[in-house]
Amino acid sequence: METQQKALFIIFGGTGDLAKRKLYPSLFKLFEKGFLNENFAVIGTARRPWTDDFYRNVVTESLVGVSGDKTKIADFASHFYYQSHDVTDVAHYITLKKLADDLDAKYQIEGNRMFYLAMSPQFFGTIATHLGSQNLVTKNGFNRLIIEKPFGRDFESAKKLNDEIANTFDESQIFRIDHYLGKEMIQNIPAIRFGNIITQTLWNNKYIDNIQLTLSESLGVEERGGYYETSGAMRDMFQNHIMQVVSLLTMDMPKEFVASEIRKEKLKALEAIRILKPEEVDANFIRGQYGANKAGTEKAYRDEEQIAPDSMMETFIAGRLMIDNERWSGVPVYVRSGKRLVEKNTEINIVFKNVEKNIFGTSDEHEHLGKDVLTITIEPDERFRLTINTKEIGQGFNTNKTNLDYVNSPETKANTPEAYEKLLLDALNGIAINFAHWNEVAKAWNVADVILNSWHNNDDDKTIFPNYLSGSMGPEASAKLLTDDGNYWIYNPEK
Ligand SMILES: NC(=O)C1=CN([C@@H]2O[C@H](COP(=O)(O)OP(=O)(O)OC[C@H]3O[C@@H](n4cnc5c(N)ncnc54)[C@H](OP(=O)(O)O)[C@@H]3O)[C@@H](O)[C@H]2O)C=CC1
Ligand SMILES: O=C1O[C@H](COP(=O)(O)O)[C@@H](O)[C@H](O)[C@H]1O
Repeated sequence: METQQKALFIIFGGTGDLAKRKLYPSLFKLFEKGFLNENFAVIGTARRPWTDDFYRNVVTESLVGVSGDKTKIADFASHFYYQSHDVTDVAHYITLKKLADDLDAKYQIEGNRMFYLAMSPQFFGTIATHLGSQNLVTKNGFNRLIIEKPFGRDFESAKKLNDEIANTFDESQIFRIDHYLGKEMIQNIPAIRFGNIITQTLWNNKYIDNIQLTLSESLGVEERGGYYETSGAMRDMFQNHIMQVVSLLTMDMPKEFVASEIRKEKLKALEAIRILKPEEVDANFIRGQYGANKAGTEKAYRDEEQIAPDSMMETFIAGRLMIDNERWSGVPVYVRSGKRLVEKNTEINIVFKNVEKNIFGTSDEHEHLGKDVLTITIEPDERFRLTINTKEIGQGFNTNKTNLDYVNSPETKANTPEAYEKLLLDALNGIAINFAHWNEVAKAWNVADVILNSWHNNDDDKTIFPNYLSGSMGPEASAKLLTDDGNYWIYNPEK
C-alpha cells in the first residue's frame, strides 16, 4: 500500500452535514498519519457564497474534539479552497476546472482526482455527466468517483443512475460508499470465516441452524424526516447495509482476498437469495412504524417534523431470507432493523444446530443442551462471544451455557480508525474491497423491490400504523416470524 498519495479532492456538498461530521475529520486523520501530505488539496463546493477563509474556519471547527494540535490543523486547513457552485449550472464547471487545474499545478498533484458526491442523489447523474463533458476528468492521473447512498430508490432508478454515471466513469473508477463495510467488526467477518479451520468447516447448512442479524437503533428519525419519508427502513438499511452484511456472511470462500474475487462471491451469494413472490411477502417480511413510548415522552413517527400525519413509511422491518444454494438450503437468515428500539445494538448471531444425540440425560433433560451461538457484536461494543455447553461446577453432572468472550478494549476502539477514514484511504489507494459493485446493488434492489411493492400497494389502510411502542423491540409479528419456525431472537434486551 502507498504510504502517501497525491490527490485533489473535489467535494460536492462541501457545506453539508456529512462533509462536516465525517469527511473533514477523516481527511484530517489521514493527513495527521501521513497518508496525505503536501501534495493534496480540497475544493469544497456548494451554493453558499463562502470565501476560502470562511470555509477554512468551518473545516477547523469540524475538528473540535478530533485534535488539539492547532499548528497541524492550520496546516491542514490551508489546503482547502471553496467555490460557490450550483451543480445544475454548466458554466460553473468551467470555473471549477480552472481552479482544479491551478491547484493541481500548485500542489504537484499530477492529475489524481477524487470526486466526492456528498449531496442529494438527485444530482449524482448531472454531476457525473458535467465532470465528463467539461473535462474535469483528467487524462494523466487517476479519477475516482465516490458516491453516497442512497443509490436509487428501486432497481429502475438505480439502473438509470448507474447508466448516467457510466457515461463518464467506468466501474473500476466508481466507489459506492456503504459505511457498514468500513466498520471494524464487519471487516472481521472474512477473517473469522476464512482464517479458522473451525468456522470454515462449520459454516454451512450441515451445522448452522439459522443466522440472525439485528441493526437496532434507539434514536428516531431526528432532523432527517424529509429524507426518511422518501426512504423508510427498507431503503435506508435493508437494501444496502443488511444485504451487504448478509452477502459477507453467506458467500463462498474467494479464491484470493482481492476485490474482484470477493465481489464475484458476494454477487453469487446475493443471486442465491430467494426473490419472494408478491403473495409470499407477508409470511416472510413484516413492517412497523413507531408510536409514542409508554410514558408519552417520545413522539410517534407521525408526529415528528416533516412527517405526514398519516404516513405509511416503515421505521422497522424484520424478515426471513432463504438462500437457494447447496451451502445454505434450509437455513433461514433472519434480519431486522428499526428506529426507536430499546437500545443501539448491531449484532450478528450464528446459531448452530443441536448435537445429534444428547448423551447426558433423558429426553426431558435434553433442553439442558442449548444451541451453540457465535455472536459478533458490531456496535456499540466490538465483541466476539461463543456460547457453548459446559459442565456446571459442583457435584453431579448438569450442563449449562458458558460464554467465551473477547471484547475490544475502549483504548483499542478509540485508536481504531473510523469507517469513513478507512474507506477514504481505500478509495485513495484504489482498493475496492469495501465498496459495493453495481451488480451487487442491482441484486439487492431485486430482492427489496418485491417487498416494497407489495407493502406500498397495500397502503390504503392507514390504521395499521403505529404498531410498536418507542422503546420496544418492534411489532409482535417480528418475534412470531421466528417462533413460527421454532426459533427466537437471540438478542432480546426486553427479556
Ligand atoms: N449526513 C449523514 O450522516 C449521512 C449522509 N449520507 C448521504 O450523504 C449525502 C449528503 O447528505 P448530508 O450532508 O446529510 O446533506 P445536507 O443536506 O447536509 O447537505 C447537502 C449539500 O448539498 C449542497 N447543495 C444542495 N443543492 C445544491 C445545488 N443545487 N448545487 C450545489 N450544491 C447544492 C448543500 O449546500 P448549499 O445549500 O450551500 O448549496 C449542502 O452542502 C446524501 O446523499 C445522504 O443521503 C449518507 C449517510 C449518512
Ligand atoms: O445509513 C444509515 O445508517 C445509520 C446507522 O448507522 P450506524 O453506523 O449508526 O449503525 C442510520 O441511523 C441512518 O438512518 C442510515 O441512513
